[in-house]
Amino acid sequence: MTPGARVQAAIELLDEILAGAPAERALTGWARRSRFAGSKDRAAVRDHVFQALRCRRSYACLGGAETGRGLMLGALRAEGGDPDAVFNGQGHAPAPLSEAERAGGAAPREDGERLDLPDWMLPLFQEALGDAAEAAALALRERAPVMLRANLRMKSAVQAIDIVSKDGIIAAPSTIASSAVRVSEGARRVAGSEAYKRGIVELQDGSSQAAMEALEIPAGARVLDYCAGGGGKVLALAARCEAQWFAHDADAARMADLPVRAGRAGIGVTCLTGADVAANGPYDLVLCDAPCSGSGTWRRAPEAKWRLTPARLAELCAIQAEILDIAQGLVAPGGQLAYATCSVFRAENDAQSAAFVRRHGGWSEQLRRRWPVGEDGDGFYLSVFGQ
Ligand SMILES: C[S@@+](CC[C@H](N)C(=O)[O-])C[C@H]1O[C@@H](n2cnc3c(N)ncnc32)[C@H](O)[C@@H]1O
Repeated sequence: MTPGARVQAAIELLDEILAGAPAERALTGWARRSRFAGSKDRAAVRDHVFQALRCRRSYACLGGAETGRGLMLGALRAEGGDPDAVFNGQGHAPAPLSEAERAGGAAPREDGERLDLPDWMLPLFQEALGDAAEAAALALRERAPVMLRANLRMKSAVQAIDIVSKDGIIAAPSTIASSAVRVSEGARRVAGSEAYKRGIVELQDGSSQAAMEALEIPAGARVLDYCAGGGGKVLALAARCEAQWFAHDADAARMADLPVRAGRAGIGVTCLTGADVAANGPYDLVLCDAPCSGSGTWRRAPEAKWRLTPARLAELCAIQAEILDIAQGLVAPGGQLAYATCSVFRAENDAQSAAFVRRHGGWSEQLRRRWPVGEDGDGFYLSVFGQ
């Protein structure tokens, strides 16, 4: 595909996404329909789409319209490219610019436009992050780093880097966590690499790795990952120490891949559903990696930034409180409860922790840490409560 044809494909996909289609589904459907597109074309189109979604508001200003065409025109103007070289109607390139398009578009002026945030969210960023709010919002406009977790049961980060290099993946250790490795080249080869297939590395954000390293696990403890999903957190914990590992998720289907991933990593995890969670308890540590807005991870999932509403945020906060209320009842006397989100919002983090302690007098907060949206990690929050 020519550069222009890739931009036209991104325009059509963005129109689908703006009309409500989930980005991943739209991209998969396009790839199936577009047999002519090679892997480099697919990657380039995906990059266009995700970058336009990260910067949807500012690109709409620059391009003069919140449409696929407006966003891609805005993207070209933001990059300082020559729009006429791409919008030239040749082959499968976008049609030439109209006079109105040529004259339209303006630099983003309002804070929400400049920072690519919905207006209602600006105060939430400021309330939670103060002087760091702007830097966080700007970081969410950039591509996320590709981070690997070295499975420390098998290899150190440095050894893992050497092994992945044989598959053409260039990576370096990160200071964010002892297991963390930052990929600079060959990210798309990770899933097919020997190191990945043998469980030596997993894809995992650096802040998640750091948060799991911050949890102290007594030898032989019984540990429950209560919101396990695909099991990223329990696998990170289990790579560090010997304990009995249990996983649960309200949506059991989300744990479907966990046994395979655990097997690859040489780790035994018991997946539990329904009444079995309490029947197998109590646990020395219950981790609640709760469902949240994901506001710390929006550079990876940028559509979520525009789809979140105040009502949904309130709903998520209520779910988080309910999860904590249930999970505390599963902790053994003297045990710990850990609460984590990949959000930066106070309502989901500090306020949620404080409200939990107010509701449950026997618990006190022993540790609170947060990770900013940074070079090697997403925004992440961790509270640990003890009795
Ligand atoms: C942030 S994700 C977990 C990610 C996972 N820990 C990982 O590292 O890949 C939150 C998970 O909580 C689950 N969940 C939602 N409501 C729940 C509830 N009431 N009880 C337990 N799990 C719940 C969701 O199905 C989702 O998989």
